[in-house]
Amino acid sequence: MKAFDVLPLNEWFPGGNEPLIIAGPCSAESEDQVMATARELKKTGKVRVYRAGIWKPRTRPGEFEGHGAEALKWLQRVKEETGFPVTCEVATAKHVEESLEAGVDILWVGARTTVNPFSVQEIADALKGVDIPVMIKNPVNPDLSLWIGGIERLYRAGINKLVAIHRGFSSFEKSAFRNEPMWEMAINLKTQHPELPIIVDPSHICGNRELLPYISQKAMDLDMQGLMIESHINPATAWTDAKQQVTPEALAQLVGNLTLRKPESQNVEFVSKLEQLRQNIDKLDDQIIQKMAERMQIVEKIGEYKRDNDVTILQVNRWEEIMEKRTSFAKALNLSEAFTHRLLDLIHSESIRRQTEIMNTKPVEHA
Ligand SMILES: O=C(O)C(=O)C[C@]1(C(=O)O)C=C[C@@H](O)C=C1
Repeated sequence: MKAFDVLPLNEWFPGGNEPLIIAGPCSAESEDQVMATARELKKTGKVRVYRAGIWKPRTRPGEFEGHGAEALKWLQRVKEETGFPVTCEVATAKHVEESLEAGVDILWVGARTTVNPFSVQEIADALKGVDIPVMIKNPVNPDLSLWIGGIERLYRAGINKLVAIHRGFSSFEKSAFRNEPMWEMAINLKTQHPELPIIVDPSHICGNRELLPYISQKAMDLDMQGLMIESHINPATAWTDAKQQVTPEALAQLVGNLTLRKPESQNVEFVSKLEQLRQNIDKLDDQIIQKMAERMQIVEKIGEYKRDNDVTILQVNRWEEIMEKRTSFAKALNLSEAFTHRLLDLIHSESIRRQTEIMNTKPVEHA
């Protein structure tokens, strides 16, 4: 995939290798709340950008939908008094226009907007010829192409200071998280577009304060470039997302407790040891692939027998037996049940796919 010619984060937002920490309330509720939160966050010395929701996309109508343009004045005051660059979410061309007029420094596109190419295009069109950094959250559904498509729309409008925000994905399954982290999505984006900075939004992944440190550390361990965390002067009284906001003090503690790691080390001993271990992995991976190919050859042979004898592909009893035996063997070797199940499921799907192909080809006629 073609790389985006974006500016590295460090070039437009100097800060060494420190993670970019963006914090502030979910919603701008009042001038006092916005200012008090900003002053406390400033005192911590841990935050580099101040955020606040001005227009709030709510699931049901009739709930607090943000103060709109009026609250932009409060952000201006935050800038003047604290020196923080400020950022807010925009969902329409009008939001963009009003934010630019108010001197908002960085814009972000929310998850519910990224799902809709019409909306992202409207924002991109409103930004043509404007030199401003834009951050774009992943769409609510786990669709990497849609996320990249949104980034591309902004990029084509001439925005070259772009940041992707990983905020997790909606899921039917009940879990400890408000939005499933599905880290593989961010990892795939990073792999396809290493030039694009990615930051993580632990507040929306977690939906509660308790899990924030875990997700924030994980983001650092996965080499993400920053965090956007909701912080409120008095979270218990927050009008929106009260459970996931933290006080400025708690935010400072969370950031202070992060272990920062670097993607590489120049230490000679480390490098040679790593090289040795990677050679072992290379050997084992080759063996795994070879064994997998051997297994599939047998599966194909079985497929031919089944076709010639009109026997179904799916053999539930046999498959159950395999699952049970392999899982307990794997467990004894310290492999997790979840991993073993996923691996076996993948193998089974491939077996079925191959046998389906064989079933649909005629046997070679023997004279
Ligand atoms: O044992 C079979 O009948 C096979 O076709 C092999 C296999 C497998 O991959 O192990 C594939 C499909 C069946 O559902 C069960 C097992």
